[in-house]
Amino acid sequence: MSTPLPIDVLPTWTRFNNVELDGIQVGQVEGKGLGFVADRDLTTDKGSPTLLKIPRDAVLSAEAVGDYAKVDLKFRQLLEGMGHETPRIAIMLYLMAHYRAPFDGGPGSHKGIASTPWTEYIRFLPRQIPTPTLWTEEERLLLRGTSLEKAVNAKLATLVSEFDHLREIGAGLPFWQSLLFGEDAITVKDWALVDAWYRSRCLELPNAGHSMVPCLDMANHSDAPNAYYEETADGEVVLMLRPESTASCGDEVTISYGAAKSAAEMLFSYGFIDRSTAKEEITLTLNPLASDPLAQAKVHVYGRSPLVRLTRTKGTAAVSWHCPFVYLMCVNEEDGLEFKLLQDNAGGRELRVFWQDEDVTSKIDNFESHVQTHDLHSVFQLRVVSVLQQLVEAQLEQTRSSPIPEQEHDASSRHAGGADYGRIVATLREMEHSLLEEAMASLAEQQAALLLEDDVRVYLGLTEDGPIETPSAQVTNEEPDFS
Ligand SMILES: C[S@@+](CC[C@H](N)C(=O)[O-])C[C@H]1O[C@@H](n2cnc3c(N)ncnc32)[C@H](O)[C@@H]1O
Repeated sequence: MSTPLPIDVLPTWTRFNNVELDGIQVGQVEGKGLGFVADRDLTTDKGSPTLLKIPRDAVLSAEAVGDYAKVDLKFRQLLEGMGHETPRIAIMLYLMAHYRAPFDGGPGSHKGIASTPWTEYIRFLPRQIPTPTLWTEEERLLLRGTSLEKAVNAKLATLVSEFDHLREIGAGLPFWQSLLFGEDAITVKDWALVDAWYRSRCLELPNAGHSMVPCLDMANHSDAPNAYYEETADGEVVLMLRPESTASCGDEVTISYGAAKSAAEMLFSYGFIDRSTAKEEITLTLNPLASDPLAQAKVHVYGRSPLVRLTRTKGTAAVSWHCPFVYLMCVNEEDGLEFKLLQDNAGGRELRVFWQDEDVTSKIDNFESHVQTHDLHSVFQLRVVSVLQQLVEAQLEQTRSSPIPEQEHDASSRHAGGADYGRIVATLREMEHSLLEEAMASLAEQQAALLLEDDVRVYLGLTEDGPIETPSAQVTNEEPDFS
C-alpha cells in the first residue's frame, strides 16, 4: 500500500510533472481539509490570470487508462477481465492499482506495475473522506428517515458486488491473485475509498469526459467561487480567476461544484451540504403495486429502478415532480395497456408494451404523452397524484419517526477530519422535511383541481360515487444510486 505523503512535498511533484501553479498554493483550509490559498493578491486587472495548468498527459480519463493498459500487461489483464465496463470502473481500477500494487523497480525488474505521475500523486489524497459510504455503521444510523438511508445501503451493496467481481477476475491472474487474496490483501474498504476518491474528485471535461485532474482536485467548493476551470483545445486543464473576481493573499481560491445537485446528492458525493447552492430536490423510489398483475412486466420494460424526483423551484413554494414510470404504473388492461412477447429475427424473445395497440416500448420514458389524448387522461392524472401523495406521506412519516437520538448525535457524529455528521444530517433532514411538506400541499391542490374536472366527475358518477380506484404506493428508497 502506498504511504501518504505530506502536502509540502507537492511542489516537488508539480515541478517533475510540469504542473504549473501561479499565485496559489495548496494548504489546510478550516473545515474543508486541503484547498487552494492565494499566495499573493490576485486581480483580473490585466485579464483573468491562469492560476494552475495541468498538462494533458497527467489527466486521468478513461482514454488515459486505456493507454496505460497498452503498456502494462498486468493491468491490461485486470481491466479486460473486468470487461471495460464504464469510465468509472476503469479509473477506479487504475487508482486501486496505483494505491495498492507494487511498482516496477526500474530496468530489468518487472515485479510490479509501471509507474506514472499518479503513482506519487495518489499519496497526497486524503485517506479519510466524509462521504457516507465511508461512515461507520453507527454513524450511518444518523441517516435514518432521510432519502439517503437506503441509498447508501444500496451503494454499499453495489460496492461489495463490484469488489466480489474484481476478486473473481483477480483469482485467475497470478499477480492480482496475491494482492487480492494474500497477506494484507486489498479489501472492500479499499474499494470503497477509491470509489469515494472518484466520486468526490472526478470532473466532467468536454473532451476527455469523466476525469481525475491532479492538483485541480484540491479545489474546494464555494457558493461564491472566485475561480473556474476549463479544458483547452490541447487537452490541458487550467484554473483561472473569474472575471471581476479578486483574492487577497491568504484568501481561499474556490470553484463551484455545480448547482444541479440536491442536498442528499452533495452529502452522498462530497460529504458536505452547501445550503445555498443545493438544489431543493428529493429522490424517492416507487415500488410497483403488489396487487398489480402487470407490475413485473411494467418494471421489466421500464428497465431500471422507478424513481420519483420532487423539486422545489428556488424562492417559491411550488414543488414539481418527475417520474416517467408513474403513468405506466397507473394504467392497466382495461385502459388499453397490453404486453406481448414477440420473437425477433435472431430467434430471441422480447417483451413489448402496447398502448391502444401502438407499440410504445422504445418511448416508455415519454409514456405520459401517449396517455394524454385518452378520454380518461384526467382520471389517470388523479391516480398518479394519489400514488405520489401516498409515497410522500409515507416518507414524511419516516422522517418524523426517525429523529436523531441525542446520544448518537454526540457519540458518533464527529468525524476525525472535523466534519460534524450529526449537524450535516440535521440539515439534510430539515431540507427534506420542508420539501416533502410543500410537496404534500402541492399534490393536495392538484388533487382538488382534478376533482373539479368534468371527466373526473363523470367517471366518479359512473362508479356510483364510490372511492376513486387509485393504486396505493409502497414507499421505499431502496435503490437510488446517485453515482
Ligand atoms: C475535490 S476535493 C477538494 C480537496 C479536499 N479538500 C482535500 O482535502 O483533498 C472535495 C472534498 O473537499 C471537501 N470540501 C470541498 N468543498 C467543501 C466545502 N465547501 N465545505 C466542506 N468541505 C468541502 C469535501 O470533503 C469534499 O469531498
